[in-house]
Amino acid sequence: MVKIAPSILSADFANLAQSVQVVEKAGAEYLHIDVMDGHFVPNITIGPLIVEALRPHSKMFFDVHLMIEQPDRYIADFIKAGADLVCVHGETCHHLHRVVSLIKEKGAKAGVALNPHTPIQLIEYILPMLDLVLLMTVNPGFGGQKFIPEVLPKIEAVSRMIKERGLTTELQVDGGINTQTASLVAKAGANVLVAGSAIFGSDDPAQAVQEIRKAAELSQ
Ligand SMILES: O=C(CO)[C@H](O)[C@H](O)COP(=O)(O)O
Ligand SMILES: [Co+2]
Repeated sequence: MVKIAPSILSADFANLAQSVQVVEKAGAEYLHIDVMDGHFVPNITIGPLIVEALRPHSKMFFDVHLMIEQPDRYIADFIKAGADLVCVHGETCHHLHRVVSLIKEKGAKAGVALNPHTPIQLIEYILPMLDLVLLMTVNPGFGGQKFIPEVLPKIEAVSRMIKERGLTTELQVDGGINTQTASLVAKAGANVLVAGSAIFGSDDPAQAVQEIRKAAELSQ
């Protein structure tokens, strides 16, 4: 079963609650919230206040993707604001085990994201602690970028690692996902597909959610 996670990065920020309700009604399971700090990535986006403001408007699973330095400083705030899952970048944590433990202690599910070039060995020994691994299929920082196909064998490798160990860890991909690339990543083993511009940049975001799901499921 594939889960669809629309990224609000490409939504209408002046009408966020309405945009979220459209994709929720269309059956999207996760709401992907991209947090950028202007340090780890060049862009600046949203903070816990927006998560808190959106929370009463949706029952979706809030998946918060932290593209920030020193994420441990903000984990509690995002969870208090309504994050169901907090995903930190492995590249930003000197003490990844400690940061993942903190997310769980504060009551949320924990994910680790890896940039396209980052070796999967970074998560090898903490994999059993993780609820989700996020493999970036673009270099983080902006929506609307082109999918990096070199990540496909990496998706296969992490999927294999999860299966061989009998784990239930979800495997998420993020960046450049549309109906074409959805088939490729689902075939490689991804089960949570983030899509921003392909959904919110489309004339019919609800239909885009359904089409991406269909493309992914047909390829499995
Ligand atoms: O984390 C991200 C960028 O760093 C976004 O989630 C991602 O880029 C989604 O946008 P699109 O589907 O348009 O590529
Ligand atoms: Co993201």
